[in-house]
Amino acid sequence: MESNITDCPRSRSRTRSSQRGSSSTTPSTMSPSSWRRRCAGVCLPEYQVPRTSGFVAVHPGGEEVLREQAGGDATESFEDVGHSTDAREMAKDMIIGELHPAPLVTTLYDEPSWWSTWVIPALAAAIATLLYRIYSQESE
Ligand code: HEM
Repeated sequence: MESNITDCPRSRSRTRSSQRGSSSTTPSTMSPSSWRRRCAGVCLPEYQVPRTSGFVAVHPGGEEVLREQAGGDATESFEDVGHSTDAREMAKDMIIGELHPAPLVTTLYDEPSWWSTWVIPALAAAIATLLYRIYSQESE
């Protein structure tokens, strides 16, 4: 699943410098690959991205499992482990932004229907012929 990650803390400085003079706090949007290079993070249910840096060293399940998930969607792994309610509460406090699924792109092939291809032009031609005949009979 291709996604965009908003509100990465390390990307904020870049956003602000590009909006010099503006007080806007609009989060920047980054591709997953650039986010992966800049931030250490784990995505949790509902596409939330907690700040794990600092926590990774003290994670009871070990540092490695978190590093492996950094920058990706760790929802499944998080659920598979069966984390306690306490762990879920802890994760909520680490949220720094949201991971949005990329908009679905749907390509619709607009196949011309049988009606618009044949029936409508045929009816139009028949009506035109009829009107022409009526008109030419009247003028004789
Ligand atoms: C910010 C996200 C996370 C938080 C706050 C967190 C927190 C915790 C906590 C508090 C525990 C102790 C057991 C419990 O209370 O459930 C734990 C255990 C564990 N966690 Fe995480 N965790 C996070 C993400 C992950 C992820 C993404 C994985 C897997 C890839 C993972 C794998 C484990 C494992 C294997 C254990 C050990 C379970 C056991 O020994 O029974 N954790 N975690």
